[in-house]
Amino acid sequence: MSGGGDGNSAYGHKAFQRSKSHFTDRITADGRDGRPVTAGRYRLVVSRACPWASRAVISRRLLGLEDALSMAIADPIQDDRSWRFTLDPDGRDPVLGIRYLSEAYDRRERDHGTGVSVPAIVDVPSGELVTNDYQQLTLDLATEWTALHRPGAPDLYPDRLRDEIDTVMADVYEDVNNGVYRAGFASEQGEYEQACARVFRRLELLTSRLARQRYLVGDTITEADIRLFTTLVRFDAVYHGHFKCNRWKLTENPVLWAYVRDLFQTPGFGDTVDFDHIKRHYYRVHTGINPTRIVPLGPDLAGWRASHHREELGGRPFGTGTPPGPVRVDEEVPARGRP
Ligand SMILES: N[C@@H](CCC(=O)N[C@@H](CS)C(=O)NCC(=O)O)C(=O)O
Repeated sequence: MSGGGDGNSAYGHKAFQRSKSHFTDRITADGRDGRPVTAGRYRLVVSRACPWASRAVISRRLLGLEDALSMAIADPIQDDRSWRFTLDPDGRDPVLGIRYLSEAYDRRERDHGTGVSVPAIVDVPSGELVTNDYQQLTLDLATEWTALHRPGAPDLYPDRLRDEIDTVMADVYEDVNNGVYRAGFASEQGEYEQACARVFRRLELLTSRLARQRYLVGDTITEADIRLFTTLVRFDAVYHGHFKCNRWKLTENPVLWAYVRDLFQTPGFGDTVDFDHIKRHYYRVHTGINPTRIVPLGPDLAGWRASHHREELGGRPFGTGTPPGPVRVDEEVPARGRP
């Protein structure tokens, strides 16, 4: 259990390799994979600890898909059968009726021979896994689920900006989203140093970009911001210490710290973040890195609510749209996970 999708390479001698998503059926407006977008048919399974799953949690909120696509939240601590629903009554997901996410994988394909990972979408009537393709999943929520978006939902992947968004996201993925894992799971000094240097080189380039503009691409929130946010929000809490990405803390970089606070305070971002799940997952699950499984008390979260002044750069978070409404009561992050 690596939390990185590939337990063996995480602790072995080979460089960290992220495993490819195995199930890649797409849920589309025209149903070309036999999976048409339908309200109430699918269930999104996430862990609030996981940065890849958190992208989907944020997109679903921003797009107002909560009623159309229900959500199951797994326990942040996997056991040897992986993600489990121990936060729910009787340890079963109330909609799917299963105790482990692996049961949906098994229903889809016995002996699937792949690691179980979140985010995942499960077809509720059959109980089968549809997709765990975390890269495509959020793009499809933005572009294929439009008929079910709330009025005023933002366009998170606008046609005219896609080339630029894709380029920015590719660099962010390689050096930042996955870069912190490469540093954290390195088993040789040189491999760690190279990965860590790349993380900070890219963060410095992003700093220059974000010193001039409020958002990564264009003047509104896009998929690119969601993907950078999910790594940055974990940075000081886990990547700085646990993954040894410690050249500086995010709070020591005025531009990135203000950028991430701006997003955190935007409805749909910070209200999905559970620092308790994040910290307990990383520090307790990765026993190769943290054998005592002690979860640190810090960092102090008080600063997340401080003013950021990023509105002075212009930009409109939702373009011509509007922010999402309040979080559903049954999906509120418990107080112990919030700043
Ligand atoms: N599906 C992707 C990305 C998603 C991913 O890595 N999710 C992590 C959690 S952050 C996961 O579920 N890992 C499997 C595990 O820890 O058991 C992969 O396998 O690389």
